[in-house]
Amino acid sequence: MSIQLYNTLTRKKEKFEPIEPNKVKMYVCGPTVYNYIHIGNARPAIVFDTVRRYLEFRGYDVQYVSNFTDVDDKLIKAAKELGEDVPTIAERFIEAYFADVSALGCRKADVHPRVTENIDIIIEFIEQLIEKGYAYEVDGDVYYKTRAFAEYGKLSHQSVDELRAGARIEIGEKKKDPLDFALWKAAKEGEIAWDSPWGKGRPGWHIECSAMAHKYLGDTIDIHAGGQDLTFPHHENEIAQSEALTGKTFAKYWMHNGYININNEKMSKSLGNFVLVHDIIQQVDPKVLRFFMLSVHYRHPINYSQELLESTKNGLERLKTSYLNLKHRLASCSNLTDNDGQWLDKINECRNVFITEMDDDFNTANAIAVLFELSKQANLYLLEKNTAEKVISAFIHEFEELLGVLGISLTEDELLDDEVEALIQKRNEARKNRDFALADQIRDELKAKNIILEDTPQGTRWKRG
Ligand SMILES: Nc1ncnc2c1ncn2[C@@H]1O[C@H](COP(=O)(O)OP(=O)(O)OP(=O)(O)O)[C@@H](O)[C@H]1O
Ligand SMILES: [Zn+2]
Repeated sequence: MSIQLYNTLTRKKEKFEPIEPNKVKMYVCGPTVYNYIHIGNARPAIVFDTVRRYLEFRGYDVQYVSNFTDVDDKLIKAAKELGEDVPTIAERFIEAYFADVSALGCRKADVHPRVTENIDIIIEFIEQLIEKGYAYEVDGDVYYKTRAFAEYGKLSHQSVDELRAGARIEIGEKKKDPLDFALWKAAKEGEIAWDSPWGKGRPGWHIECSAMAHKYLGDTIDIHAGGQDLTFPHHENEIAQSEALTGKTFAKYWMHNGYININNEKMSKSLGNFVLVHDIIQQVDPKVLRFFMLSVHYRHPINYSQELLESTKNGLERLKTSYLNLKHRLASCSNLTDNDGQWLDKINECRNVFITEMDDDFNTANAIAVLFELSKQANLYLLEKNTAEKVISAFIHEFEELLGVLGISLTEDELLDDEVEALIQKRNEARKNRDFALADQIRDELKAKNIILEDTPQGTRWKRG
């Protein structure tokens, strides 16, 4: 069995065969850090973090690089509007980005290179493109000559003529062909700039990824990824730059996630129809947001609504309840019975189906359906009169490992039975001391963790809701 993934370049599902056995070099285009990220921007972070986790689960050693665009037109505009400088704004939103995506369960990349820390290699890259006849300078700007790259359009499956018909030369641009794009932009008065052979200026957007992917991952990478809107022109241009430089394939597999929409329109900062991760995770458990995103196949669009998010919450709660009940049962297990082999087989079958689904172009939607089946089986098992530790532990292990592949941990905010007892004790004392505010606070705290208290004449009882 092997992983099949959909490659935008060939428009087919292909067998995944990395360049080096067991190693995967992966580059994911990161955010432009001039604002908080919205949940659309969070989708590639979550999706490709999950791809990385699954590849690791399947035994690959993954090298994961994701950049920060910390200087560009949007940042320069934001700096002007806010009266701050570009590095200050970039720093603030890089930190905010890390806080948001880590709340969403995304691990840090092995390297998060920034444009401003790689200006030297970007300049070198551009110099080589000029030398090779793929780029030209006009008054301090440098442009890529798309006509020089015979395969231009291969990723987005468009002919150069088609593309040229849709392109324009904007006011102030000095390119010779509407399809050419800027590699280096001469600085305007007062703008942040670096010295270069073409005078003061800054890199264009596309060149940064070619240069940084090359620096950190080499001539050819296995997987290059990003949101669907990056296919053209960003990734098309990256291919043109990188393949012109090295003469080799830039990336074997191109993966693109579908959009998060609102009322069937792409969520985007420019349209103003966005929900910031920063805001929504104050109201909804970030795990629920991650689970929500993974409940749909990564290439399909998601039409976001708060109601849809809420309905996912119930699903995740169901898994969590099974999981916690299993853990609770560990304390009162009996020995293996004759039936247990069957249950272990069922667990194994769930695991195998989960792998089959994930192998099929990372179908997290179907993989999650398997987790519900696992939960159903666990609930049935818990109804048995005798439950064996071996089976309970196998269920627990499977929940943890498979949910872990999806980047969801049920343990971190779980209260252990002892902790619940200790809090109930504390609440009883508070009530004795007539400190009802503290007593209520403890009750609320427990309720938030899904622990329901019942005060009876015999004392306080509790259960997981
Ligand atoms: N609505 C969306 N759904 C899914 N992915 C998105 C959405 N909007 C942006 N992305 C992805 O988010 C990542 C970060 O992109 P970037 O910071 O450049 O934002 P952006 O595309 O400029 O966003 P916006 O369109 O809101 O300005 C990219 O991979 C991009 O494709
Ligand atoms: Zn990129």
